[in-house]
Amino acid sequence: MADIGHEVVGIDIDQEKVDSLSAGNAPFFEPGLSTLLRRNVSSGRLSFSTDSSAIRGAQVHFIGVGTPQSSNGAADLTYVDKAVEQMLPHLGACESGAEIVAGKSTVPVGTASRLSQRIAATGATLVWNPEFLREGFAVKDTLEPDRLVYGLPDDPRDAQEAQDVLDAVYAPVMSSGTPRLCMDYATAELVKTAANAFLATKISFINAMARICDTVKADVTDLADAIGMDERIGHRFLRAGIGFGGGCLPKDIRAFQARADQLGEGETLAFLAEVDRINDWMRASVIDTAAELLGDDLPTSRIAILGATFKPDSDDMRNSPALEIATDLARRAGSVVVTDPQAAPILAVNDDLPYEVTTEAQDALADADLAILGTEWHEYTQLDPHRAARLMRHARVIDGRNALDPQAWKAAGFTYIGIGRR
Ligand SMILES: NC(=O)C1=CN([C@@H]2O[C@H](COP(=O)(O)OP(=O)(O)OC[C@H]3O[C@@H](n4cnc5c(N)ncnc54)[C@H](O)[C@@H]3O)[C@@H](O)[C@H]2O)C=CC1
Ligand SMILES: O=C(O)[C@H]1O[C@H](OP(=O)(O)OP(=O)(O)OC[C@H]2O[C@@H](n3ccc(=O)[nH]c3=O)[C@H](O)[C@@H]2O)[C@H](O)[C@@H](O)[C@@H]1O
Repeated sequence: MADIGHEVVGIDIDQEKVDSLSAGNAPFFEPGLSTLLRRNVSSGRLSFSTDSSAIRGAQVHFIGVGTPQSSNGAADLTYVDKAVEQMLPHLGACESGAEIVAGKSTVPVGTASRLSQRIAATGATLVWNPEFLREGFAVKDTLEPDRLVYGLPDDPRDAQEAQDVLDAVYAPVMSSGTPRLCMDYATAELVKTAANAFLATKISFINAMARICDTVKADVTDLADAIGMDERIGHRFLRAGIGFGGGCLPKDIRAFQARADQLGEGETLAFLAEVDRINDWMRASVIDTAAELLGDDLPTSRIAILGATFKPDSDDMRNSPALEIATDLARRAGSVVVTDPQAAPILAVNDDLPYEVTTEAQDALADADLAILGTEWHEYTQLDPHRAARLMRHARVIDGRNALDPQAWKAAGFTYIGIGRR
């Protein structure tokens, strides 16, 4: 971003977001983003607008609008379709060479082919260029991605022109050796959904192993370390816990199943329903464990939930496992208090929550009968268990992310329960 010599205008229909971005303030928490944003806004190379005519004359138009889950599980393409309709009157005005529209949103296979026909008359060419960044690592993943994927049109001349334009955009990224893979539209769309389906499957696989470990009193963290040493398996995404959440993996595996159903391939992807079920089950089992641990005292007990976001280094609470657990337990326990370094101030503006909210872990732990680690923020994994024990009424902890040191917490007098952990 900072070192790429292009002029960029970002369009959003949300005036508040545009105002905030124009002032150099990211409307969400993402490490390292604000510095880059301010530098580029103040140099005049980056601006924001709600006016779609601001795209007129640009050579590359990226589409990154939301593709949320609709009520039947399928991806809702309303925003993508609307964005394209808003672009149409302004396409075809580029004077500096081939003009391209590059889709980055995660879409069901077949969408790019349909959209390419929609824009064909403007003379612009569509490319599908899926996005693989992780929240919390957005800057790093953008500047140093594992790979770039271009889904190109069938016409070889259009494909070559579009590839050259995108190569110029990504030149600084490619110069550090990032592989760039060219393929057809359908394959590029599938690369994205297959990647997220695989990641979700890996998490549910290790969570299923954690359940087996619980039953036979084995340890899933040792198991994951050992199987991960096989390079064919690898260590990453083998952290057992309360499962995956966020604005992407859950909706993307459902959208993939819905698309497979439409294609008559529902049975082929039936295993993704199991992946989803295991994921839900992890949340439910922590709720059951808390209820069992507190027994008859549950209705008078105070529970501290450490973390509200779906992962650390983000303020995103979409489909957050920690918050779902908090909301459910708030209905049954005496009181629940949620703490989160980034999300607490966002939650606190709502005075209709079933739980209390605080930014300070020590306030959450004070007089609690049970603490549940829901998000492995550094400040929680580094907590001193002796201090936590002094603050709490009863020293009990459920480590929903297997991120605490069981020996240290047990030594401080805690009843420690991990996920598939001894
Ligand atoms: N969040 C992530 O880390 C990643 C997201 N994706 C995909 O990228 C897409 C966007 O995801 P998020 O950023 O999480 O969604 P989001 O819902 O947080 O943001 C979408 C933005 O698009 C704006 N918008 C809606 N209609 C518009 C229009 N017609 N013109 C201009 N702006 C419009 C909205 O106001 C909103 O600010 C989704 O398809 C998602 O699956 C892909 C990789 C990573
Ligand atoms: O399509 C997307 O939007 C993005 O979705 C995920 O990125 P993200 O949702 O930001 O977060 P992840 O790091 O994948 O974590 C997702 C969830 O899985 C959980 N997780 C992750 C890893 C693990 O071992 N165990 C585990 O439970 C995390 O706590 C989190 O709730 C993918 O990792 C990105 O590559 C992709 O671009």
